[in-house]
Amino acid sequence: MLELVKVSKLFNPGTPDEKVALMSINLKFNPGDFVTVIGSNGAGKSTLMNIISGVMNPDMGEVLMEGHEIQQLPEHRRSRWVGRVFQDPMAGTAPRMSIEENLAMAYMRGKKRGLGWGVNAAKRVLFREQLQRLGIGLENRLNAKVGLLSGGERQALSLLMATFTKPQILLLDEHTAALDPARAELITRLTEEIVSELKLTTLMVTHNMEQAIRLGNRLVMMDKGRIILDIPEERKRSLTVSQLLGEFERISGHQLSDDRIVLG
Ligand SMILES: Nc1ncnc2c1ncn2[C@@H]1O[C@H](COP(=O)(O)OP(=O)(O)OP(=O)(O)O)[C@@H](O)[C@H]1O
Repeated sequence: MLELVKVSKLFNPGTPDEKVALMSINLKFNPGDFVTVIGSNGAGKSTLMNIISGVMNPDMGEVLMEGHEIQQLPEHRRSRWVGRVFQDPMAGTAPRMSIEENLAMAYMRGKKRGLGWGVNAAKRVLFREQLQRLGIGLENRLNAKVGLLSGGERQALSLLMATFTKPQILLLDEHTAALDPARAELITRLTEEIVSELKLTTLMVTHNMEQAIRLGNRLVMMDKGRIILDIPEERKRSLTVSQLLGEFERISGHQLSDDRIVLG
């Protein structure tokens, strides 16, 4: 399982622009944990995801996967363990390639090259089956270019691609924030279904307080590069949005300043 031990990240050290993004973060996942993350602007939420996925390395501390240090491994060497869906529906898929070519790429993630990138009949059956589960008709559009899909369709495809090879950790980076309410709800529902069916360990950053409470079994609050509260399932279940904001204020000493906050 994934564990972060005393992870710190500083940007522009020793300059007037010095920024503490993460300050000695400890975070241990239990198998199947679905952790939602909220925090002020600049709290370090994206940096946390970037460090887990290998987009950047920490200055100090360890990222452990099944007890092995992986903090120095580049992003492509972690892709077998880490699935990620971004806020931007344009990220995470190759727009000029077809749905089936995108899925073939996701299917090969972490596997040795030379096993065949092509789409054969057997793979096509598998892709169709998987797409069917999304319930939005993409299984009939295998040859459609992904760039032509709507934002919601692309996010559904990104979600499927990110989870195709059952990653050890699924990172959801405000993945419904750019969608209209109906599509955001669809992607949220698909997320819950896929995560629970595959029993994925998941970390989701969200600006939607109601969603942060409703989804998952743990809620982590971040402020100024630190985890200030880690709320377990039993407490989270009975929490209201105003209690959550009150807790944040009590611990941090200031209001949650999030310019994209959605209360629910
Ligand atoms: N590449 C970078 N270079 C310099 N500073 C950075 C860089 N990336 C992040 N920071 C700074 O590190 C801190 C943490 O940023 P981060 O993006 O992780 O926060 P966040 O919680 O995701 O914020 P938001 O909710 O506003 O997206 C901020 O002060 C930010 O300005």
